[in-house]
This record gives sequence, structure tokens and C-alpha cells, in this order.
Amino acid sequence: MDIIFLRDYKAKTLIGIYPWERKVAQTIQLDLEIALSNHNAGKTDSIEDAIDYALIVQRINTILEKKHFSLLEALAEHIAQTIINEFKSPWVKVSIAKLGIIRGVKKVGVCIERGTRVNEKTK
Ligand SMILES: Nc1nc2c(c(=O)[nH]1)N=C([C@H](O)[C@@H](O)CO)CN2
Repeated sequence: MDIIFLRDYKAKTLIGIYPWERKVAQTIQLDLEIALSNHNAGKTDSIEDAIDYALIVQRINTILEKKHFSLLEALAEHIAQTIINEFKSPWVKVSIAKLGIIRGVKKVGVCIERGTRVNEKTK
């Protein structure tokens, strides 16, 4: 399975269960793995056969600006469904962490997988 990954993607958004978190934007760190539905991009060298990762970053930035969730779980779910539905990826893994929000903990967050991994060997 071919995968596009984005690591250590940091962005600000309003997120959290407490009233102050509705007013003060926090930095979150995203790590994404996005499966490709076809394996042709390496052969054709054409962006038409790939998922354009720049468009994914643009789309996630819009989500972070416009939508405000209480839970990291809800943001991760929204991002996962957006990538599957709009970019036609068969499988995604979305990790989202808050940085330094809990004393003594460097990062805390969630990691979800959605969709189906396509393994050539088991086809
Ligand atoms: N499972 C979760 N637990 C908590 C979350 C969350 O998003 N998922 N969020 C908070 C607060 O917003 C926290 O980030 C501030 O201390 C607490 N627990």
C-alpha cells in the first residue's frame, strides 16, 4: 500500500472542553498517514494519479480555522472522514496531540484509523 505521510504538522485552533479553550487558540500537532487508492503515480509521474498533499494541508487549515471541537477525538474523526470522502483515500491514520497542556506531560492526544488498508499480498 502506498502512503502519503505528514509529520509534526503544527497549527493553531480553538479546541477543548473548558470555556477558556473556546477563546484561546492552542497549538496542536498532527501526524497523518493517508493511503492511496492507486499505485500509478510513481510510474506515470502525474499528479492526476496522486493525492496532492498540498491540497490536504490547505483543507485541514480551513477545518482548523472554521470548525471548533471540544474533543481531540471529534477533530480527528472530522479530518479522517474529510480525507476519505473528499480525497478518495481508502484508509487514513490521524494522530492529534496537544503540547504541554498537562503538567509533566510533553504531548497528549489521540490516534485513530479509519477505512480499509489494502494489502496487495492478501488480495
Ligand atoms: N479524551 C479526551 N480527554 C480530554 C480532552 C480530549 O480532547 N479528549 N480534552 C481535555 C481538555 O480540553 C484539556 O485539553 C485541557 O486540559 C481534557 N480531557
